[in-house]
Amino acid sequence: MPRKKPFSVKQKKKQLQDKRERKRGLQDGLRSSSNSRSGSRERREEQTDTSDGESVTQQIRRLNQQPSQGLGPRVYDPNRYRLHFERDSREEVEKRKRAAREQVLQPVSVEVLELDIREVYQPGSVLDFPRRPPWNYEMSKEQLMSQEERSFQEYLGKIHGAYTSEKLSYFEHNLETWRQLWRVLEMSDIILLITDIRHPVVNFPPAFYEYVTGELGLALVLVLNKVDLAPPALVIAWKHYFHQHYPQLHIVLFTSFPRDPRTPQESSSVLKKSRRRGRGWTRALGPEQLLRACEAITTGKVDLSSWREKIARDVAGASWGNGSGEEEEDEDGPAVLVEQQTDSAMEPTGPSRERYKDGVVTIGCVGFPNVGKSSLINGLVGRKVVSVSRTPGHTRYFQTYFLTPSVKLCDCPGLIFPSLLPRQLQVLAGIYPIAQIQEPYTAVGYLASRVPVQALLHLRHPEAEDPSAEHSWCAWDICEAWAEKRGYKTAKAARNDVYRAANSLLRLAVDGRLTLCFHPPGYNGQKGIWESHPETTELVVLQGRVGPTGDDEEEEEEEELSSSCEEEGEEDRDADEEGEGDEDTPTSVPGSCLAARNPYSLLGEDEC
Ligand SMILES: Nc1nc2c(ncn2[C@@H]2O[C@H](COP(=O)(O)OP(=O)(O)OP(=O)(O)O)[C@@H](O)[C@H]2O)c(=O)[nH]1
Repeated sequence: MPRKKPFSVKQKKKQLQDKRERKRGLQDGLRSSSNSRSGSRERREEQTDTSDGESVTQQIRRLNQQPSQGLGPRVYDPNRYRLHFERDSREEVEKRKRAAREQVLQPVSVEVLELDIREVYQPGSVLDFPRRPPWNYEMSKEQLMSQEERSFQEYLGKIHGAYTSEKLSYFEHNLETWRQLWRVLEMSDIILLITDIRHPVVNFPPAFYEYVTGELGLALVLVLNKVDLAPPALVIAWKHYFHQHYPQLHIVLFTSFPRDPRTPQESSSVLKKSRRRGRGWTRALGPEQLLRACEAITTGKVDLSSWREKIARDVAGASWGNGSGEEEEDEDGPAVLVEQQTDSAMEPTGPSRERYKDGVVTIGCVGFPNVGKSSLINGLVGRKVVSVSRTPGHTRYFQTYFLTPSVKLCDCPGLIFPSLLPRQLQVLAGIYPIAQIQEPYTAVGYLASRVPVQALLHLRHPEAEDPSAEHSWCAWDICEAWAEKRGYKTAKAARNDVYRAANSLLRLAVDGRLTLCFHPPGYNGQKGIWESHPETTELVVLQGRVGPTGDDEEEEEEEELSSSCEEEGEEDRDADEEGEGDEDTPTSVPGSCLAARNPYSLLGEDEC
């Protein structure tokens, strides 16, 4: 047998780069061919909706496979930890596509942006999350597992019996993911529920609040994360909303990427993407507030002085080393003890778990996909220990990290609780992986009725002879105009690739570059009060203090929207397979193994 030639990471990267360049070259060639237009209907039929392509459908189907049953413990099951959703029916998808082509978009009033949690979750309804059924030590592992499976099927049956699938949001149908939540809840002394400030009620299932604070009797910290993406007055309004309705919460404001809110954002920045390098993570805003919340909860039962010292060192920009400042932090930073969880860690612990065992507080980080759980952990540690991705469902297996010898952080995979949230909003909230969307156009329409996408991106209506004339837009027009502007063409016929354009627009929204923020009920009537609120002023000052400066290690670059998704997937793949640490890969997550691999990297460039 011929000897296998060694293939280094560098060679692999070079190979991928060449492949991308070849693709780009091909597309550039295709861009130059003209795209005839003759009448609106005909024109629309000419534009290619590549979502129908057989390969995409097959890939999507593959991603949605349910975990295979009956595999032995040693057999790797690539589907085991994936997000699993119900698929839309073909009729439903076609209906939505028609609406996207025909419905003229109208801007909605600001009051429509006020989001009431009762409409999303209907507290007290069957829209709950699955609980681990009662068990005892006499039960065998098999009995326990099959009992859990039965109970989970009943749970799903109740929800699907009560609501039609058009009404229900996409939610997690993979029991393995919920099992990880159970385990994290059993292990933790404090739970952090991390939410995205642009739509915190979307990420706040009231049933979870009741369960953690009531049944489990644990402290629940609500983290309003990504505060850099919302006006400070809105952040403070949300904070007060949660205080008022959920009095047992401890609330912390956080951002891993602070920016000075006084610096105006220009529309040209829509296409800029920031990357955080090196000690940029120590700039996170919120670790101090979180520490204070944990001090209030633990009331001296755990010695948190090492955490306080660490924050002081991070703020001073000193290395963790011996604190003397003599030892320079190397590129990868000091080691963080990571505990990779195994299958045996998924087994339930006894009912009377000791709180603050061995003088260590365990903090479980829970939340929907994409809310920034992994980034928050990096922000607390002060450097990259967890891989971050804008593709939801990136974290698939929980891991623990020792922040200091007495503080353990536990990162849980993103959880999608059932709700009545419109699916378009779910997509824009980054909950549903864009790569898996069968019909992205109505989500673009939803966005464009709330954010002036055409103006921000300087789009020219596809039928405009005179660009200054007023035109009515439908979602499809926006996608087509963006495809034209970015030169997204289909490989075979060189037509405008509207499917790809729609996906690209959705990614801009999920990343916060086209920002859509929702408001608490009554916000618009009281906006002035929130704007002059003392806490708002305090937040502005705080963000301005930690926001990036000219000599910051943050990097801005114009994003190559056409291929960024592919690159991200490839980097993830490299990281998992080769264990090489670079800016986008974890530096200290040994043996991340295939279970942590991002399944969406399976999709090709055009499908991202
Ligand atoms: N603007 C902004 N973006 C953030 C912040 N924190 C995270 N992000 C971005 O949000 C996306 C998701 O971040 P992750 O930290 O991977 O989120 P996660 O909750 O761990 O995601 P899953 O692995 O899907 O559960 C990435 O594109 C991050 O760059 C923040 O504070 N501000």
